[in-house]
Amino acid sequence: MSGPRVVVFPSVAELGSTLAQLVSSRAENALSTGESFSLGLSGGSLVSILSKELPAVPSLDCSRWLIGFCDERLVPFSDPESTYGLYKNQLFEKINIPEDRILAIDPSLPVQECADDYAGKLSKAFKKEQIPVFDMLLLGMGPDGHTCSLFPDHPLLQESQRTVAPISDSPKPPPQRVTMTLPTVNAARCVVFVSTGGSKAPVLKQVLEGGEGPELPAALVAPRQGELFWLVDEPAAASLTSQVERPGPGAKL
Ligand SMILES: O=C1O[C@H](COP(=O)(O)O)[C@@H](O)[C@H](O)[C@H]1O
Repeated sequence: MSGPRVVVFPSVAELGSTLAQLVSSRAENALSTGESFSLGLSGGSLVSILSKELPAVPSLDCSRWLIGFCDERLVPFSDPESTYGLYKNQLFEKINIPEDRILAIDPSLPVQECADDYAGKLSKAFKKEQIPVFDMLLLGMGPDGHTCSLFPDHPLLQESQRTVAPISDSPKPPPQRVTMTLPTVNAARCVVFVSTGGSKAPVLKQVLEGGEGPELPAALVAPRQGELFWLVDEPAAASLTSQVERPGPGAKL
């Protein structure tokens, strides 16, 4: 893998529109040679950015998409903290993804069983592969440098065997979650971080340009054979001194 492509947008709306185009173009590529397009979704600020712009892509056909979750909070789907619940209300109903093509956790299970159950769903869906190889993962990053539910200094950063793991001591509420591990994230064909707002500026600089202290979880994302994009807005990019791209309006990545 070469270095990440860091792409800076003047507004969240322009970022969102390019993100939607990128997802749709990678879906077309995957479906031109394969049976499905597998897309892993994260929660947090990504939900509204994607849900606003993806349905606006003309002639979007999601009938052969397979949706998974990079991480999920262990709460009922009706809880406002549920990532699945948010996407169901804001996105899935607008883009007609068949229910049986959405791989979600079962929040009624205890956290360890929930992670095992979700790992089993991924393993069944990606049956030819030892590890799930998603066509595309969309990730966020918290102001502490966490991504998925992989938090700084947490033992889960060392996980090398499991594809999915439970976490019961998430420093960001809710405490119980299920997350893809780094081996699964780094097996993906394309990973796209979306990070917006000035609160992300210091950590974005540390992740992309280095600094003192242990490596942050987001800095450990380096797809072995895939592409890595960082789509950020101007406030998030404010402290960067390394080279970035600033595409013109409507440009495609
Ligand atoms: O808790 C979480 O936070 C991260 C980052 O969210 P953001 O709102 O700062 O973008 C998110 O990617 C992850 O899926 C979520 O569970």
